[in-house]
Amino acid sequence: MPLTGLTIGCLGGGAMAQALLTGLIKSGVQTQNLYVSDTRRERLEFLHRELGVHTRANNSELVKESDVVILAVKPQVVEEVLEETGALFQPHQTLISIAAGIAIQFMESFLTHPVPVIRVMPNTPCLLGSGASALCLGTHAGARDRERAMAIFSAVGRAVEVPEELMDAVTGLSGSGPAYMYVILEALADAGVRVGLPRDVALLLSAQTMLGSARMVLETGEHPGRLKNMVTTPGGTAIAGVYALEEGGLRVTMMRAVEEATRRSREMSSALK
Ligand SMILES: NC(=O)C1=CN([C@@H]2O[C@H](COP(=O)(O)OP(=O)(O)OC[C@H]3O[C@@H](n4cnc5c(N)ncnc54)[C@H](OP(=O)(O)O)[C@@H]3O)[C@@H](O)[C@H]2O)C=CC1
Ligand SMILES: O=C(O)[C@@H]1CCC=N1
Repeated sequence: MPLTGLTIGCLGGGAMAQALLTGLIKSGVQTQNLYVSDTRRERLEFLHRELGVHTRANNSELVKESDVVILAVKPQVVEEVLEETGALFQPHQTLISIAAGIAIQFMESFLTHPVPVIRVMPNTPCLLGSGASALCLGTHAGARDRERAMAIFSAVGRAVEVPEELMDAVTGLSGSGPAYMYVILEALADAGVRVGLPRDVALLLSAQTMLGSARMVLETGEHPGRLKNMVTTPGGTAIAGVYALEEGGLRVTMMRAVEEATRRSREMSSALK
């Protein structure tokens, strides 16, 4: 579905709204169709200045003017915002929430009309069109709403549909994942500095290595184990490094990270039930 002519409003103009709006503009969506509301005036001024999108200090106005409303406030604020705007949403609109740990049923309980709701978990690389998003459909969401959401999140990266019970796991993996990758990148650059590389060279080599390796997985379709085998010359350097990673328990640490973030997402969800 082309996004041409569809009015998209971000309710909440923080880090993730900025990433989505920037990605949408980069993908060709016209700024005249993009709106954002926020309680902080300086934030709205910044987003208008940097991106050229329309701004609204009033959430209700934004809801009335948008075909698609992307709820992009902190999870703790969702209840307050839906109490304020829940009666305004109409069935021709699509309410998309990106709030971590907020169940569809919870949001639907604030809506007066049978409004299509879609829950999405994107991530910050949407800013560059390299996001990873998973979405699931609410009670009144149909093909039109799925297409709208798929078009928006495919315009800023890759998007998949999953059952709602997997959304906490998605939040733990790809929603929170960029944070893990930045920690790994910083550590890899530190490691380069430790073995004698200048800081800027070490960071560039680390980041480009992560990018290239991820592209190899996505674009060749090869299993990562096979791609790893292509790097590890028998008795060579790479297998010596992999040995140290295994000794340090990298795989278990990664599983623990995703498990903890998933647990936290579930905890946030149950706190609001
Ligand atoms: N950051 C990420 O990587 C990802 C975040 N998410 C989800 O996206 C949502 C937003 O996250 P993020 O952008 O990081 O958070 P931010 O805190 O950066 O953005 C939220 C914005 O909403 C504003 N706000 C607060 N109350 C209201 C209100 N009543 N009406 C309108 N705006 C309001 C906040 O202002 P103030 O700062 O003054 O409170 C802030 O500018 C969260 O629910 C999060 O779970 C999902 C995927 C990834
Ligand atoms: O940390 C958080 O709660 C948000 C949700 C996923 C990524 N950032």
